[in-house]
Amino acid sequence: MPLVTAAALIVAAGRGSRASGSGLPPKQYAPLAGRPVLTHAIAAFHAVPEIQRIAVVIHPDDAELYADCVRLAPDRLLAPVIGGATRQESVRLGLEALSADAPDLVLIHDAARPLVSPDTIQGVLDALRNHEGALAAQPVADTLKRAHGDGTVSDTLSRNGLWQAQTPQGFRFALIRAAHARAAADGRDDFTDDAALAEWAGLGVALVASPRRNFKITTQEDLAMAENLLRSNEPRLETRTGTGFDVHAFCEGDHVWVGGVRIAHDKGLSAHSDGDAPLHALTDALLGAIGEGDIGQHFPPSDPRWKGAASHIFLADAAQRVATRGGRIVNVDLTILCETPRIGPHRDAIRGRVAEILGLDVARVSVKATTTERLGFTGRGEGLAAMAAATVLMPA
Ligand SMILES: Nc1ccn([C@@H]2O[C@H](COP(=O)(O)OP(=O)(O)OP(=O)(O)O)[C@@H](O)[C@H]2O)c(=O)n1
Ligand SMILES: C[C@](O)(CO)[C@H](O)COP(=O)(O)O
Repeated sequence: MPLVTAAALIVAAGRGSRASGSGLPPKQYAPLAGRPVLTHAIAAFHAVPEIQRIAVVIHPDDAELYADCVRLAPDRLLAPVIGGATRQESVRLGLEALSADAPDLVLIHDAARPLVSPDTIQGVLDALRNHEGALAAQPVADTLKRAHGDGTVSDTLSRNGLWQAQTPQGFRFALIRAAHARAAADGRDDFTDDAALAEWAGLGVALVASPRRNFKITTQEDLAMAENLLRSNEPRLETRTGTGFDVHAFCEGDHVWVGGVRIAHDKGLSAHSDGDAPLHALTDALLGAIGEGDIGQHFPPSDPRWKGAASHIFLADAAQRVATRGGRIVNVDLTILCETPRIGPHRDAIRGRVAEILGLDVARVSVKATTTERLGFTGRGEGLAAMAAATVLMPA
């Protein structure tokens, strides 16, 4: 295929009256599996590299709702376009806005179809190599009845060759723009989709089989169905916790490593590695949470590779083990026990360093310190001890 430019036009200017309830936003802004319906649709197009630009048509009252949907706006998103009173009019206004820098192809999509897949989008794009227009659609699977006005059956229709139209519906941009402009000029405002308008204009339109899950959210029931579908794809996670404890004796030296931070001190810590007991305790807490033994098993003191090693290596390895198994660290909590050095002045630096090693927000890392009231080996200043707890979410 020669190099072509392709844009997506997502129409989101409807009022969603069939799905509305008092106090609810229009359906395209309703929350679905943690983010607005419209955000799902935008993300699907963003996942297709051939789509270079995405324009969204919105209702003039929805500017704030729209801004909330695109806080993490993908780079290919254009400024929103204000829509019209019907879907057809909203599409026409969107096409006019895109014509300032016209793409070769345009894929028109309902914001109300959040479960569209990048494969379906790609399928419609591919069909445009050989056709002026192409739409995602699904063969009719149920028997069709025509009804009398009183709700009784008049007759049964053949479903042979019948398809249900979905979106995206893709077209050569210049052709669909001209068709929409002509329909408006002729006073034709009754097209419920762009493929019907394209057929009226004499364009050849191909059907691209698309799954049932690309359904349009029309009612609250549809919204609940979409929520269930998305939630059922998520792995079930369970909470696991682990604890760790470590001690290192003081020896001659001029600094100690505590929680990944070098602290000047009148002693050092005796160890095969750098002796960072807090990081060792945290490593054990993570390994404990995922049932993968302890630090000594993975980094034996007998192994010369770990002589003088920086302990962030051990902690990062444990975090990687959590991630490799599909897990996520929720929070870690560290308690450091010593008379000296004083930990308070270094607490923020330690929190920051641990957060950095684990790739966590600093709010998920807690660092506490205490003396042992001059009791025991820490009280006598013979060594430094650390206790840690970690919580992780793991696939069940
Ligand atoms: N004036 C309009 C009407 C509809 N749409 C968009 O067209 C898509 C399909 O329309 P539909 O499901 O009929 O949405 P609504 O018109 O919002 O719903 P309702 O008819 O229940 O009010 C939706 O993404 C809707 O936001 C639009 O951009 N402009
Ligand atoms: C365009 C469309 O999604 C194709 O099925 C549909 O026609 C739009 O919804 P409406 O309820 O007809 O406005």
